[in-house]
Amino acid sequence: MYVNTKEILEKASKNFYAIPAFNINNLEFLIAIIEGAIEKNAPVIIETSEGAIKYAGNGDIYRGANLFVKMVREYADSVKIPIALHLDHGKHLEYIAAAVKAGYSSVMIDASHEEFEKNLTITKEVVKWAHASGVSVEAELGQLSGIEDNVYAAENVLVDPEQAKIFVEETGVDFLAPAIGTSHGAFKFKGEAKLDFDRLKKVKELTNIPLVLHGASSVLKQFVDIAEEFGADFGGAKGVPAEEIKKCVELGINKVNTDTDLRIAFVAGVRKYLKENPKEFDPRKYFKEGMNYVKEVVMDRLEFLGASGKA
Ligand SMILES: O=C(CO)COP(=O)(O)O
Ligand SMILES: O=C[C@H](O)COP(=O)(O)O
Ligand SMILES: [Zn+2]
Ligand SMILES: [Zn+2]
Repeated sequence: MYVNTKEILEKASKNFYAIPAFNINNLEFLIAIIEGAIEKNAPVIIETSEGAIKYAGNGDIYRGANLFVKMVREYADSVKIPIALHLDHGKHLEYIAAAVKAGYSSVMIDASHEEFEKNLTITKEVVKWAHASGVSVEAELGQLSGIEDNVYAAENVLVDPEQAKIFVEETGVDFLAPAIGTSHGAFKFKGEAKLDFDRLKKVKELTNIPLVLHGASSVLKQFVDIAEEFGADFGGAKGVPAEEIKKCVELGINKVNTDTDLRIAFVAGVRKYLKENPKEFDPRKYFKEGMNYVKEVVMDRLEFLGASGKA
């Protein structure tokens, strides 16, 4: 069932669980994610970045956005579980327009790199015309890049809860990504994971809408080890442990963005298969091994986020 993201996230918010949003760039990841979600009888959000849309359309973003809608709807229309398609980190209006026009369930306007007032103005505008097409909207406050250089984010790039309240009231945004100390990619923390739970709690109390955790991959040891055994070098990779994510869910996170964990699992499977089968060159065989690992990650997340059985 193809659904509006807002609808499934509001249900998650009321019932204190989170729905994972998995990034895809191709058909293989989509199949693995949907198979995992069906097996767990769970709602799931598929998301594509601007880069994914450009890649899928081989440069033509309207084609890319249309292809993703068609692929996802082909599955969604024929299965029972709720499936939403979301534009991740929309930073350019032409991508947001392409996604809305193609029929995405929701879009993210990420103007978090702008000053607060400008972020608010841009977000408000996007909300107005996305809502006119029945598409729900995510925005971001604070910046996620804080830990990218292995430096803990300075106070001012994490979300300000009072600003979040004003932002949500004035923009009418449907769900919000507050920066609380995570970052994208495989190298999130130098030492232990350090998230600002108090800040998250305040944002939820003051906004009372579904909240989104970006940069939420755990960088799972079992797949890093397999990938490295078969030639990868992910030295120093570190993610957010499942226990920390669960604490975030208790405090009001309802959408958990995951890309890196799927990428690592996939490449581990492909590397392993190719190394063990040096004569093989059929992509269906080596992709399948990656897809099996992706499905494992998907099912594990659906379970510990509490989405399992919530279809
Ligand atoms: O936030 C993300 C996509 O928006 C993905 O985060 P990870 O890099 O931690 O998987
Ligand atoms: O938030 C970023 C996602 O992991 C997507 O990354 P990407 O721009 O490389 O597709
Ligand atoms: Zn951002
Ligand atoms: Zn993100």
